Amino acid sequence: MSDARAAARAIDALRRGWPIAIDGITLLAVETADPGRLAAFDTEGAAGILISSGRAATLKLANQVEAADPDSPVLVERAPWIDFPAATALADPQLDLATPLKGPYRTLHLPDARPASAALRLARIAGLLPAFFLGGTAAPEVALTAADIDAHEDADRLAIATRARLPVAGAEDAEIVAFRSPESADEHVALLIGQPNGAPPLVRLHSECLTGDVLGSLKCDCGPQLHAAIHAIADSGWGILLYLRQEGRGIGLVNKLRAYRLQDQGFDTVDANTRLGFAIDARDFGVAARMLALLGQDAVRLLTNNPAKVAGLEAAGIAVAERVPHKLPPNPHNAQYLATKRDRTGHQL
Ligand SMILES: Nc1nc2c(ncn2[C@@H]2O[C@H](COP(=O)(O)OP(=O)(O)OP(=O)(O)O)[C@@H](O)[C@H]2O)c(=O)[nH]1
Ligand SMILES: [Zn+2]
Repeated sequence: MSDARAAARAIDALRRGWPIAIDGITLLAVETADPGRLAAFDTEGAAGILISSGRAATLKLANQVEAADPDSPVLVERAPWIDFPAATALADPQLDLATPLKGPYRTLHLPDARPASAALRLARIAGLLPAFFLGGTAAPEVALTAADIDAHEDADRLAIATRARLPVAGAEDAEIVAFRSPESADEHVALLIGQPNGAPPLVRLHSECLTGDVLGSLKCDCGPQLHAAIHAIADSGWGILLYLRQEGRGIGLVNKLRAYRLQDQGFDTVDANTRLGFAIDARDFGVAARMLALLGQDAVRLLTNNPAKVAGLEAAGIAVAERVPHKLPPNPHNAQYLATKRDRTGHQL
């Protein structure tokens, strides 16, 4: 039996800098470690460092080139000179330009990639850099399995928590519905606008963007897209805005801001994610499909320029009767970002 609570405890442990074990492999997150914690974790000084193949490719490590998936794990041998600061430089691309890397690094064969992959995934869910000290001798704070992480992320666990009337600017006839799953901290919401009329609703999947939605960032198009979606749905008579807590395309606020820092150094949004060690888009649109199903909808007209959203919904059993473009005028700060979406992530712009 998988145990989603074990995954929730492990997320908490990682953020506090405590060791965990996944399927028997002990791990300490590099981001929340310090020299003392590392010494306590790794009393024999032999642990390796686990990073993703995207990060390994950035560091030009050997034997990672064949990995097509930037999320797949790579184990770096802990050479004697790799002390805590050197491990941090391996994990954190913000230091790449300031700290020319020493090397050479040697990669080790990972006999079983599944727990290592699960660890990288758990780091992303915890909002941490995907990098671990692996194989220490310390007793773990929490022991879990890769299946426990799957259970924690299972969209079928989402349920409606409550609902209420919520008039908003642009749509006075609206109702908010909140969703929760038992162990996850994410609280997704849907805004139901207008009254069902028998036709598939006009639906927008909006991924959380604190900088764009709340602060009015000009680096992306999220804020204007959010407000334009509410107006478009209201004008269409009936539809649903899903506000998904998938900040930074699923990597979390702090990691997105790290990506922004890399963008300040000249990398685009795709390369910044890869240098950090994440997939280009880490979102799971199964959550959106589950929310629509709980709202009684199995077919939608989808407001998006992103074919991956159409594919993600359809794969999860929601028919997309029509894709409705959702394009807004660029500004001088986001023109390059939009060009990257068009040229590198398949957005139809
Ligand atoms: N990792 C990362 N996330 C970003 C960046 N800029 C915006 N985001 C996030 O991207 C999400 C919005 O997704 P987009 O890819 O811009 O657009 P989309 O929603 O996939 O596509 P459309 O439906 O066509 O708008 C939000 O969660 C933002 O926080 C960035 O540079 N890096
Ligand atoms: Zn944004």
